[in-house]
Amino acid sequence: MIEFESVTRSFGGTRAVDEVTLAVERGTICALVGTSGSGKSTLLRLVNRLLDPDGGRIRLDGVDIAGIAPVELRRRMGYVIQSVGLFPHWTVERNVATVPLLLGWPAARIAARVAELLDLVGLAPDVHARRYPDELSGGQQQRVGVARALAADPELLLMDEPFGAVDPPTRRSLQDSLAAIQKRTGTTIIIVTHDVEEAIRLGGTLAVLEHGRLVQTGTPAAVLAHPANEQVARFFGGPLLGLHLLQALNVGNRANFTDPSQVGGEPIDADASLETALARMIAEGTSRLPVVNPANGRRGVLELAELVGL
Ligand SMILES: Nc1ncnc2c1ncn2[C@@H]1O[C@H](COP(=O)(O)OP(=O)(O)OP(=O)(O)O)[C@@H](O)[C@H]1O
Repeated sequence: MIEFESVTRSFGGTRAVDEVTLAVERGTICALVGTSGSGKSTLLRLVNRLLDPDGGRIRLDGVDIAGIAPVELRRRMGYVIQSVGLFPHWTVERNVATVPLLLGWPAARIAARVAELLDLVGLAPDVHARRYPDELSGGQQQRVGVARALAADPELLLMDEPFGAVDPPTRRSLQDSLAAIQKRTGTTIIIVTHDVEEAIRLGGTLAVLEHGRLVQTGTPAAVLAHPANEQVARFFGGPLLGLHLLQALNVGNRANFTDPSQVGGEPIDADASLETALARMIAEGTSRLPVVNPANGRRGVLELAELVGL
């Protein structure tokens, strides 16, 4: 678990991070969101001691990180940034192996880990391992960046706008890969983003910053349903906030699993978003969809009236 306790960091006279108190539970994803300049990146850099706070404390599993050497701390944490930062003269496999090599892992263990990770992020090892970064697309480089950050099984993965530079479909595919990896590995992730959809898709918890202050935390559904103030509402879409709320809620939240009536068509997963369900209703010209819960096979029905919360 990572705990921020009244953490403050100023640059000149400006408080970039102002008395932030926040706990990120082990095995969860926390998305730091807020407008440009609200202090997201600064807060993230305080975690791996690229910066130190002027006030307050950050604890990793109860231990104040001020007492942990930055080099040791960074080996325990993956860090992914928008510009990726791959070493251009090293192959993909050498890049991914950076931290395991530093930690002195045996060669066979490193080779196995690199192949496993490339697979995990959707890059075929036999095709990509020997390539150099400039022989990859931007999206593939981002995948290598994620694989490298995960290489030594970090306790914590810090991500600063990791997918900012790729096109929207690639970005969604990277988000899906990351969510699947997180589910599998249980890594704790703190991700900085100013992309509302990314925050909703990935963030188990949102932490909303404004002028360095933490103004709201909660699940995407809770924050979108009850934004703390007008700025938060505006950040999450203003008049379009309701549409984003549909992204944050699942079909299973609104479907009726006791309805015995049979509805034809391809069932939608109970864990799909209500937005996906609405898109299907519009495309298919229907106000009812069959639903299946992939976890237990239960079937139900989603009605348009329930979807919009009537
Ligand atoms: N190294 C620095 N020197 C001086 N001021 C800085 C430095 N880093 C950040 N700041 C200032 O601190 C404030 C917060 O910046 P930060 O980069 O943390 O915001 P952010 O929310 O990540 O923004 P963005 O979404 O644009 O990346 C800004 O006013 C910024 O100008």
